[in-house]
Amino acid sequence: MTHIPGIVITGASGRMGQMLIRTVTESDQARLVGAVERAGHDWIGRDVGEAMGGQPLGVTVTDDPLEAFAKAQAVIDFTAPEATVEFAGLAAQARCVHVIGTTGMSDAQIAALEPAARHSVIVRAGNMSLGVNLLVQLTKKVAAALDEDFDIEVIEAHHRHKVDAPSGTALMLGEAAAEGRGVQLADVADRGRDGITGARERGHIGFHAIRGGDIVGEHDVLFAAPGERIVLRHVATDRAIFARGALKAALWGQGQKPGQYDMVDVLGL
Ligand SMILES: NC(=O)c1ccc[n+]([C@@H]2O[C@H](COP(=O)([O-])OP(=O)(O)OC[C@H]3O[C@@H](n4cnc5c(N)ncnc54)[C@H](O)[C@@H]3O)[C@@H](O)[C@H]2O)c1
Ligand SMILES: O=C(O)C1=N[C@H](C(=O)O)CCC1
Repeated sequence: MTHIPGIVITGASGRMGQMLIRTVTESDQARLVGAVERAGHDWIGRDVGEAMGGQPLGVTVTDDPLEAFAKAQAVIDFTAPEATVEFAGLAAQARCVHVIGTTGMSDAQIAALEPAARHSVIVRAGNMSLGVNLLVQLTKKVAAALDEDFDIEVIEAHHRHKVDAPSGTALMLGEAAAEGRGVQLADVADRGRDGITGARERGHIGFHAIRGGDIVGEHDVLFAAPGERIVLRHVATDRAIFARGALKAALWGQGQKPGQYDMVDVLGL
């Protein structure tokens, strides 16, 4: 009997799915026990290592998530919002830790995770990297230290395939800035200005999204006042940083009480 947690990767063929499979198989702290893709995907029924163009890994890609989760201690899920809500219920049934990297979830989809979190550990973050989670803390501190003479703008850039905006990370940074200022983000967010918008409103937090090429992920938090500017910046150059964070969360979640957590809990920031 091994105590090394078994991990299932959902969205196995995706950009993050493949990075997660490499990260888990290279780790001596976890075992890859399942790989899930959507029904009809051409990887279903194939060995996931071979489907990735490498050596067999002894794990067959399945479109039956519950069957895969039943053999695992954790599910790492970077897929799409509707899929993630479904996986939360199934991971709770299987008593697996559910690590959620999926972004673009609506408030209703986030609320739909709560019943699952009564039975299982959910770790969810729009960005699993150490650097961004530190930047979130710094953003909160800087926003708390400055008054509304400093206009706050969050500028993000990602690859051309990204489907949601603002990015999950940009929203984390915006929430941190709003919390530092003691306001609700929903009351002050200006998303992507266009046309005759009128002058900038004092105290608002702006969001701007660039999409192009293969940009892995870049985020600036700009604090601009008359006469000076502060820019807090994170640049990701390798998706491995997200996968390493997600694996850390899956291991940290073993033995925690059911509930919802984030990377600040995992990293102890
Ligand atoms: N939190 C983070 O640190 C972080 C980092 C990178 C990406 N992301 C997010 O992760 C998500 C995926 O990003 P990506 O670039 O890998 O996208 P991608 O499109 O390359 O991969 C998504 C995969 O999910 C699969 N999928 C969709 N529905 C499914 C279902 N019902 N069952 C099984 N598989 C299903 C797709 O077939 C695809 O292979 C996005 O929301 C992205 O924003 C988060
Ligand atoms: O590639 C993506 O998609 C990314 N999504 C996350 C986000 O929305 O912030 C993290 C960075 C990469």
